[in-house]
Amino acid sequence: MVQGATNWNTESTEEWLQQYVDDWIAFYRKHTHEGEVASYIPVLQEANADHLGISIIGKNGTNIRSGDTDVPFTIQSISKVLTFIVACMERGISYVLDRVDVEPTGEAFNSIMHLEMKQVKKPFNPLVNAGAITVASLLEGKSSDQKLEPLFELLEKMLGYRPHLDIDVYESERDTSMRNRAIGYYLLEMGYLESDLNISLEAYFKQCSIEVTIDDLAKIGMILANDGFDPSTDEEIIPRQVARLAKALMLTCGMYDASGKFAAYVGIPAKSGVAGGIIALAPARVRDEELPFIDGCGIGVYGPALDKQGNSIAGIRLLRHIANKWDLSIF
Ligand SMILES: NC(=O)CC[C@H](N)C(=O)O
Repeated sequence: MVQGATNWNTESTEEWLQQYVDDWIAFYRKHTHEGEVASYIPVLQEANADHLGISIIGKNGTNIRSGDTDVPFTIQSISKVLTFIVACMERGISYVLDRVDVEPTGEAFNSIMHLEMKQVKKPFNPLVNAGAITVASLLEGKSSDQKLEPLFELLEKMLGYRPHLDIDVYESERDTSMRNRAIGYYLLEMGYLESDLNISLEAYFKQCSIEVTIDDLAKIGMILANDGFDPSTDEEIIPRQVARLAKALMLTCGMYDASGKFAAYVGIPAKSGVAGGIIALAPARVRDEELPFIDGCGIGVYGPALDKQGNSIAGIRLLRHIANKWDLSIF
């Protein structure tokens, strides 16, 4: 349960929080040995499987960081949340939802089987590969770079700098991604794509190869937790309705075929990527007790050793522990 009746929101308790999080990182780092780094994108195999880091940013700017905090990694599937947001901002929510559904699949993120077996009228959701490639096809622009420019502008607004592409990861995925090409051809056959298949795939591979840090993920999470407003400037960066939809999708589909368990045991919107990143967020809570990050927070986790579903194995356990200790669940 929640630790004591401490006033968590004062400066001195930041030191306690830091101590707790340092201990939890040390404990959960052992669990990295139970997972494996992704190898189907060859360059991702170079990651250090022992790494585990977390960054938590509160609405007032409080930042608790612990573990391997400075290792950059590619955003991978976490980008699917952001391109969905950009597509909704460019085309409108109903245009996008007419073309991609909002239902969890219960299947692996790169499953192709369910598309055919279930005779879907549109891909299940924007957070699995079929939906994300479709969303990439909806982005405005004639080239992959034009399609992704608004994503980079959005990232620059949120992060205060323009992240760059990891070209090695991009080329590694582009040259080996037979399954994503198979999914793409199926989408093309079904008439789901709004622009050229190769350009859509190129945009998808590039969006997955954007390099970020856990601080970046925590910052984006904080803005989503705050319904699209940046609390440091009170500027609306993402329309509230779009931010809400993105969070609903993260909660129901963000952890692939482990999304139900994550919602049940952790209870906060999150999205993982195969490089080992997880973005998570807790909205403001209404309670009488004092709790850490009562006004909400964004969380970035990095731990490249993955479980069978492709989620950071130690990262999930760490998040579950923190969510339970600090009562972050939205339920
Ligand atoms: N789960 C993921 O992060 C998947 C993203 C990866 N680029 C892929 O399409 O296979």
